[in-house]
Amino acid sequence: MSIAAASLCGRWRAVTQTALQRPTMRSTLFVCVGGSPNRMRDFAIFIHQELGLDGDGSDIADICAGTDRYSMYKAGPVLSISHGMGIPSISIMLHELIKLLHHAKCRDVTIIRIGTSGGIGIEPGTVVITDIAVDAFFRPQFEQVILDKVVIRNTQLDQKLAESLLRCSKEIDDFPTLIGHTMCTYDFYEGQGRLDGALCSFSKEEKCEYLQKAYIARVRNIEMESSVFAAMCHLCGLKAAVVCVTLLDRLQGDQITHSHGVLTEFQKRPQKLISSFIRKQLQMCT
Ligand SMILES: O=P(O)(O)O[C@@H]1C[C@H](O)[C@@H](CO)O1
Ligand SMILES: O=c1cc[nH]c(=O)[nH]1
Repeated sequence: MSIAAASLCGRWRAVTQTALQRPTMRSTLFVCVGGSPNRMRDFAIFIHQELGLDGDGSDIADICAGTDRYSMYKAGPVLSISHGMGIPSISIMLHELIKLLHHAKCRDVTIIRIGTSGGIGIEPGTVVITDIAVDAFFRPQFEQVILDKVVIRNTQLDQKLAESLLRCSKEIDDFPTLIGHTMCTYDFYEGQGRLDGALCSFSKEEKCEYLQKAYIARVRNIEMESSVFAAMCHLCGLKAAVVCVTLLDRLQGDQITHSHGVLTEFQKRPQKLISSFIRKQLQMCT
């Protein structure tokens, strides 16, 4: 176990077990992860309020304050954790988290990535629930290099969970949501076919052809963590989902042009859906 994980373990076990022992709740644990520490803090406060926990949640503490690599907050049976950007960053956090879940003897854990993404051929603001993560060649797999070998891992997400989330989304007004493939890339610019990075080695026509091919391969959004997230959760037997809002339609352009207010509302959509889902699971819905 790494030093970061070891130093967290005792404290984490204490807080988690307290949550699990709450008589009003089932012994279910929800772990929600997303890129930005601020967004995951906001989510922790939001879910604290949605679950009707004591106080307004604004004094919530970062359990991982000892390191600035990621933040972790706990609201009742929900852990809210940031993972930074990209596959290497989320993969380190997941290794440490999964060890913590194991040592804390957690059972019935549902883990959901709530993030942002670029859409393909769908209205910005649409929430995409991933059925399977694909790589930049549209292959449903994650390649993990181990020693000098490439190990291919399955990137299937939990189908029943995806369908439950879709059903839940239908109960929220004006909430465009669909299930589709998510393409996971190693880069935001050239890796996602953007023409507006510091480097660009292809034409607008080549970019459009690539994104059209992705659409035909049933890719509906692009982000940077889903493949390793799906692969690790699948191997460790964790029920997992990826729920990302689309900030733009990549068939229309590369730049995110909506106002700050609109983007803030978009980013709240996965949080709103997951809050409604968690409340339902805890049988708190009226
Ligand atoms: O969870 P977030 O919204 O941070 O995820 C996406 C994918 C990349 O990490 C990042 C790129 O802007 O946003
Ligand atoms: O286009 C986008 C938007 C958010 N995140 C991505 O990875 N790509």
